[in-house]
Amino acid sequence: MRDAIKNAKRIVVKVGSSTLCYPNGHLNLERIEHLVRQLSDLANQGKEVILVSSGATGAGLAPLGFKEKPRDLVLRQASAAVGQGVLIHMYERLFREYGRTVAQILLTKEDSTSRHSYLNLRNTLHALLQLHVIPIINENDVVAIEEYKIGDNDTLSATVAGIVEADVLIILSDIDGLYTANPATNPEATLIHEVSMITDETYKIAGGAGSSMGTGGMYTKIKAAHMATNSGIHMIITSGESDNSLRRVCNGEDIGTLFIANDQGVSQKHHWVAYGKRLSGSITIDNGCASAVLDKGASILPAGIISVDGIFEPGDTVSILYDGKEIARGLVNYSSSDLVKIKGHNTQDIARVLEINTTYDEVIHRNNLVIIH
Ligand SMILES: Nc1ncnc2c1ncn2[C@@H]1O[C@H](COP(=O)(O)OP(=O)(O)O)[C@@H](O)[C@H]1O
Ligand SMILES: N[C@@H](CCC(=O)OP(=O)(O)O)C(=O)O
Repeated sequence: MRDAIKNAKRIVVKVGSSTLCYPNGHLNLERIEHLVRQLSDLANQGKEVILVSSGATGAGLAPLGFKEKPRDLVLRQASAAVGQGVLIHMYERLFREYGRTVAQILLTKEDSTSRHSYLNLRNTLHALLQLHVIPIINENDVVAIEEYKIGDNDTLSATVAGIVEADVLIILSDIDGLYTANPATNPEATLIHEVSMITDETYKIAGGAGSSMGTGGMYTKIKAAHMATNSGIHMIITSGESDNSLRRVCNGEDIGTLFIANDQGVSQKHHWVAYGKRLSGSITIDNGCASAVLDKGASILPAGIISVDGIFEPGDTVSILYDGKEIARGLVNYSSSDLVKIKGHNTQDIARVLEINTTYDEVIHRNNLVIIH
């Protein structure tokens, strides 16, 4: 499996704040230099490289005289505004030394939830790669309002990896991979080398951030691995603290934790349905409907629907729940108010119940349904 990583052509690398910044809010220049050198070397080998870099809030602390990340949202955003400039200036300078041009891309959640922006973003990223430019991506923390934030760059990096159909996503952290428990609190924890299937147990062993700089901890990294592997993309967590781990991973060495891609990864359109588009509500289905969907590749019909939550319109994305768990997401053909009326009915009753002539047989057609593994 590590050969697939060695042969990867398009690589998304995510690096966390704890790797890029000292706790006092100054840049860790040594690490940034190593990172830039390794990324430039990968580009020199003919690989396409995209960097998702955290660190804006952290890098703004020292210039503003803050001792730690401010609790106040506006001050955190001010810190990110200053720090993003500091970071990109340093990247631009160091990449230039290796003859590489970089592009800054700052994204908000809206950029992946609107189909139009999603496609524009994809086209721009592809154009940059063709021009041999290294895109450096971060969330636009300055304008992102808390409830509409992507919130963490692990999730952002998996979204980006899906958008550009990367071969591998590499997450560089302050730890060398996923452990059987949080090593910060459990010294007996051991490194897991490979994860072929992400289950509830995988989420249970993941704890929060290990430093004042980190945001999501291991939990958001597992979430990112889930998104990436579901999109047919391998993901690796490895240390950003050792000088050459990126090079070693890309040489196919068995370091870090490898999450193996699901070989039935979803298509571009389905990736957007599952992970890009905003969720507008949920539909709970019964046992018969769940096994038809999961085992036989069937569409969702009104007869199998038990309950409907949220307010949505035709074309919105909803979550499909069975036995308290999300099993799929899809584009719905009916509004929530119509669904409440037709749930549990046979398909031939839809027109009569809704008092309309033309109807869809399916609440969600199979082609618009993405199974969440
Ligand atoms: N099961 C686990 N295995 C490894 N690390 C874990 C685990 N659970 C929680 N962590 C914590 O997650 C931290 C990495 O996440 P985070 O602090 O957000 O860093 P980053 O800035 O690289 O995203 C580790 O330093 C560790 O303290
Ligand atoms: N966008 C934020 C970083 C968010 C984030 O996920 O941080 P981290 O856990 O360090 O990868 C910033 O640049 O400060």
